[in-house]
Amino acid sequence: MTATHQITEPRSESAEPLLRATGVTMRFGGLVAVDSVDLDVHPGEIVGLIGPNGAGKTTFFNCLTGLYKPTSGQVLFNGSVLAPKPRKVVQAGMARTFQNIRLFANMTALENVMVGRYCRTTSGPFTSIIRGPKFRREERETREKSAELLDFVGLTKVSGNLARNLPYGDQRRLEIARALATDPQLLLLDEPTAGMNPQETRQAEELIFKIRDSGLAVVTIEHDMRFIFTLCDRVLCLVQGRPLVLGTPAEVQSDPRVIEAYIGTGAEAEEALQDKGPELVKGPESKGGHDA
Ligand SMILES: Nc1ncnc2c1ncn2[C@@H]1O[C@H](COP(=O)(O)OP(=O)(O)OP(=O)(O)O)[C@@H](O)[C@H]1O
Repeated sequence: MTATHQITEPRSESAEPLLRATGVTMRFGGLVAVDSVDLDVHPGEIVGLIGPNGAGKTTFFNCLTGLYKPTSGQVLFNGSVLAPKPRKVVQAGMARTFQNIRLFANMTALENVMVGRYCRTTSGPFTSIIRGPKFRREERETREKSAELLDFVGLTKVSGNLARNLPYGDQRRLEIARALATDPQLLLLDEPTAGMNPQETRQAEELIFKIRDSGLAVVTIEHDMRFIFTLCDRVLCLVQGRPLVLGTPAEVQSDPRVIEAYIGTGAEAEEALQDKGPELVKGPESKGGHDA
């Protein structure tokens, strides 16, 4: 990893955000899972979403991606409110991965990516059944584009392997390739390194930087603080559904409220601090230093 990953183009504060969430609130009966959360995401930016278990991160993601219609508040993507239908959201340019891997287990890696691409093809059922020239051309282009994406995420060698036989880290990368196949402007990743070993996590960082460098914006939920503070331009910390801090990694990781939200105060916190605190407080040793 080179330090170039840390250099992002200076962004004009007046530039329109790609995504604007305003006052997003989601209630489940009496429970307020997300409470008045604002977030702007600009093109080419990596934004991290952190918070203790149950803080509302996934629910907020689901509001952003149209899986849930917020009880109140608004989500604008490219200045428009999107219909709360996953297909419409994907076609508008937003793609996501899930906390629990959702691949087609009995399809090959290549076929999984091709499925993602079909939201950009136009052949109808009739053309597909008769396999007319338009269908054959789209099928060839879909296959080529999907192979390129497998190469981009480093999975060319396992292109013909069934998804269920891939190692865990490869399955996560395959999910990202499938999301990229939809040609998104914004990629949302829900715990992309969950279950990965340290080497796979470093590879995931590299991949996300590469995705950002290709012009996409990325929003990622993650519990691995080193990953978040290495990767992100800005970080939003939620606690009990409410926004606690939004700032640069340096601001967030040194904010006493964030430390308290994760490990509390008092004697128990002192003990926990010995265990996982240093990582939270210090973050990565250096922002460019994850090339091990
Ligand atoms: N569909 C649902 N119906 C009712 N309650 C829900 C639903 N989804 C989430 N919740 C509740 O909303 C709160 C926020 O959950 P959410 O999964 O968004 O948190 P999270 O920050 O993503 O947690 P984790 O880090 O553990 O994944 C929790 O109290 C959860 O039990």
